[in-house]
Amino acid sequence: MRVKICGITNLQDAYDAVNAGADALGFVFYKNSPRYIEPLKAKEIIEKLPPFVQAVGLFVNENENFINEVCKDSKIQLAQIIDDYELINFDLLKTKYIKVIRVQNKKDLQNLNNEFYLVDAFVESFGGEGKRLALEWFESLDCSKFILAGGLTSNNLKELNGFGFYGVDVSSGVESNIKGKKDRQKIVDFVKEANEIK
Ligand SMILES: O=C(O)c1ccccc1NCC(=O)[C@H](O)[C@H](O)COP(=O)(O)O
Repeated sequence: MRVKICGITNLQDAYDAVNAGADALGFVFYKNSPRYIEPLKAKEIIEKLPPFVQAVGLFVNENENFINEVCKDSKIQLAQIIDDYELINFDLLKTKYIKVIRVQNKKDLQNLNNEFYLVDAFVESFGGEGKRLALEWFESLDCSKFILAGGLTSNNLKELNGFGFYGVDVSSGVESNIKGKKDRQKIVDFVKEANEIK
């Protein structure tokens, strides 16, 4: 089970996530988010990451030029893309990407292409709100290319046993009481529980 810790805004949280065993760290390039980070500040963190940890950049309804520029400036390795209006020409992206599906009902999970998706609960603010998805919507689906997000915590990860998700993603579930600042113990507990999912 791959684990992404999202909403990294400082080096200490990045190190805590890496030391706990996270596979990927998420950096939010959406200015309205309390977890927004300047690309050059993200770069300072990303340059200090050890090998085999992926830096993921989050983009909300941006164009290809903006995404390419920010990925270059920050050294992001994977762009996580919300493209509500389907305006992006993905062929023009210079960085590897993963699309986000913001799920409001079971129907949103049907007729998808054979590619990896980050599947998140629909929230007006676009993410990081701790809202969960109904797991029964995934019961008859092949989840092997889904990274599940939305309201996950170390206490509810056991519920994912048997679904076969590729990975999990968390932001508010490992935060302290300050948005944008993580809690080391919550990260440790989350990664440990994620590694126990069968
Ligand atoms: O986290 C944010 O502030 C954010 C803002 C705008 C777009 C996306 C954002 N986060 C996306 C993520 O991948 C979160 O990890 C995901 O929504 C899960 O969040 P949570 O329910 O808090 O674990």
